[in-house]
Amino acid sequence: MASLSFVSSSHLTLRTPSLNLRTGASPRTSVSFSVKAQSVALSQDDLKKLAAEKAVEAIKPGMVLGLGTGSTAAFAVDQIGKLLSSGELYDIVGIPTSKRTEEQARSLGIPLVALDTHPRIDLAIDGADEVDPNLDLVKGRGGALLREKMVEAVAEKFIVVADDTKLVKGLGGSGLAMPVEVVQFCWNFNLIRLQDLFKEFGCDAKLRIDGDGKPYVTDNSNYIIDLYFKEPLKDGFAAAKDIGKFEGVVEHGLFLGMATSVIIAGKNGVEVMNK
Ligand SMILES: O=C[C@H](O)[C@H](O)[C@H](O)COP(=O)(O)O
Repeated sequence: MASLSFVSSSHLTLRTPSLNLRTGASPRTSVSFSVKAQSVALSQDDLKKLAAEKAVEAIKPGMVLGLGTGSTAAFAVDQIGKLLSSGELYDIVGIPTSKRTEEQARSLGIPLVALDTHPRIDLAIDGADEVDPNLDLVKGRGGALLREKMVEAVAEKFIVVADDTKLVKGLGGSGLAMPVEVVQFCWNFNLIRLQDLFKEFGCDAKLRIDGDGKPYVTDNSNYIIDLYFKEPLKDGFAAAKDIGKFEGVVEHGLFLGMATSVIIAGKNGVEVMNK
């Protein structure tokens, strides 16, 4: 069994990575690690970092990487930068999923390429807003859903990293936003159509507003309509299909059947769930 040692509450070191394999009745395999030093309280950032750094262990020299966006993915990008500068990792290139991640990766000296020249990705690592028991996801509360989906859809392996607050029984079940990226033209027309589409789930649709009180504009110059559900969606695939029928909808935050593994860090350790 692996153990974790805590140098400080913000610095965690994983030791002896021998795995305790248990196969559940669900179609996935779970591998769990236990935490030894229970006396140290882990912050949510500690947990995000722990999950992100575990995912980075899967990176091999020569890989084309999808670099995710958000506070959890940022820990993975940081770790990649550190390993590159120490020489422990080499010969990799990354495709960032947002301008933010691009900036971070450049500042860390991570070589960047584009999907145009590298249409196949070996491994993408990214966070998520919701993870359901089938490893289907809601993503995009950070506004990066379109580029994330383009990159992660062509990744041979897509590892999701998150703390355990992201686990839900059904997508839309957190009560937080499920984003839909729409063109600016007649955005309110699409807001009303989306709200009506999900009436039976008590959907409230809102245009996302930025810190200055103006509509939030994505990296692709679009707006985001956030959908808030009173109850989880019954069928994410049907929902995705219906949303996709609306002209002017560019992308939505349902990432279905895409994750190959999810690494969840919680107070009791790190769990790796594989498809
Ligand atoms: O647009 C943002 C992305 O989908 C993020 O990966 C997602 O919102 C999770 O972000 P965080 O790791 O900050 O919770």
